[in-house]
Amino acid sequence: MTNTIFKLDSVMKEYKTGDVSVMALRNTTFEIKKGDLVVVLGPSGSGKSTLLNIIGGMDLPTGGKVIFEGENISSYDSKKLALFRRNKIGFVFQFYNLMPNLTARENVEISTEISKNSLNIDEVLDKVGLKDRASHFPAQMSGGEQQRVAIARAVAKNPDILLCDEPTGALDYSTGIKVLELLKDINRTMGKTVIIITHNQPIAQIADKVIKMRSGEITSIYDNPNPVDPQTIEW
Ligand SMILES: Nc1ncnc2c1ncn2[C@@H]1O[C@H](COP(=O)(O)OP(=O)(O)OP(=O)(O)O)[C@@H](O)[C@H]1O
Repeated sequence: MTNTIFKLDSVMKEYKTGDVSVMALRNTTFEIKKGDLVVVLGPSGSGKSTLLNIIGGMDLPTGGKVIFEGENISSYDSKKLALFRRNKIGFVFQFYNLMPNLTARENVEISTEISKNSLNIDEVLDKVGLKDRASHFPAQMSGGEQQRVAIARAVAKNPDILLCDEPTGALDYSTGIKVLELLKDINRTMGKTVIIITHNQPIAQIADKVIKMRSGEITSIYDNPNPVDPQTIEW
């Protein structure tokens, strides 16, 4: 019995546009343990979004294997990949990507409707501290509140993994810290595996595992024996 949730084995991604080829990921190999909070750290252009798209089942690698709970998702057809995205992954994006014409509650509700194992919407809104804002539209909320709605939307469908792309990138420092605290709380209390992709180095201090990337390659992977409370980090 293994507690590995993701295993990437020599994953490659080559983009070809006409005669031009870009190797966005080379020989990417690592494992992620169930329940870990992982930070993938790298500068712009290092391949973070490419990696996120591949882990999240939005794109396929051009080489290597992506094993999720023992199954090679890189051999899935588009229908199986869609089910994988729906049921296994909750996405959190830098700019929230909420539906502007839906309230906070409705934004969460639509994600629960497409998954088979969803949680109670009001309990999740309560968990992210937005019980009183359920009937507000995105334009009536601050950036931090909108990101909480986005996190609630990702959590409510009860995925195994929360995949977060620069979740604090559009927020001021103290709001960003609060969002990290919420992600850490969801990781610790709900047992969700959380993967945060960022260029913001201090965020690595909150992780159980850090994966550093540069120019499409992993430059280091290490376990952090003493992950800190987001309150204590500064940038
Ligand atoms: N669809 C695509 N077609 C061609 N090249 C691409 C494509 N997507 C990404 N690339 C290239 O692959 C490399 C890695 O890009 P990627 O977006 O994964 O990096 P990143 O670390 O997420 O950067 P950023 O933080 O700026 O978003 C870059 O050189 C980029 O130009």
